[in-house]
Amino acid sequence: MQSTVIAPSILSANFARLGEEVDNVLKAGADWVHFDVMDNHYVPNLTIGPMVCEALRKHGVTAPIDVHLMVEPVDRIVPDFAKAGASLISFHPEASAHVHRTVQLIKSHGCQAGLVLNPATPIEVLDWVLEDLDMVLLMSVNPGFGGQSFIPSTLEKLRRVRQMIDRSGKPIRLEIDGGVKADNIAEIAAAGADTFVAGSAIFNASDYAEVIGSMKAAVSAVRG
Ligand SMILES: O=C(CO)[C@H](O)[C@H](O)COP(=O)(O)O
Ligand SMILES: [Fe+2]
Repeated sequence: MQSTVIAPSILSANFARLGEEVDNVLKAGADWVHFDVMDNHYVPNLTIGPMVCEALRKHGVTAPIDVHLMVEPVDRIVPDFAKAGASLISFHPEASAHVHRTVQLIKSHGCQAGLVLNPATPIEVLDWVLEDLDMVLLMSVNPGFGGQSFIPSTLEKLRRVRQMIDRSGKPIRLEIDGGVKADNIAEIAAAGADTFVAGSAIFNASDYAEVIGSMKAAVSAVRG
């Protein structure tokens, strides 16, 4: 079983104090940094790129940086993120002409590779590539914005992808992203997720350690 990971999405951080915000969530018990890259083309929003990832590394962040690319086309930005210090790079199949090739491209640059499924993307997209992946990321909101509500049908999707991963016998992470809160994280963990992105629930809280601690307690009650 994969260890539990809490990955705060810096989309909801105060960008004017980004280094300090990342230091504070890591000090508060976060495991990874979730880094949302939006291009105002694949999704209707525009955020941050490799220079900001590199700046976090130069600032002293050593935790894994989990880059979620909402960018089309995806391939040409992959080497830049690897060079900037990304640990994992995940992308949407709709944004790649050749999904298997993009997975190999990410790995050839020394990063772990993840595939991201939107709420309406069928899980069959995993059929011929699952065993090449380090992580499957299920979106529980439509990508583009933080602060949206968790789409309940994602729970059944999590259960089905959990079965696919277990059947593969490979150490593939199952990440969930969108609308994750302290009060729904237990049912999300019970459905099979091991890696939890939370943006607004963490960064909008006054006490990061308290919310991350309650998320971890709720998950460990389910996963052990
Ligand atoms: O990829 C994303 C949106 O496209 C974000 O990671 C996600 O929405 C996190 O924010 P919140 O926890 O507030 O829903
Ligand atoms: Fe994300």
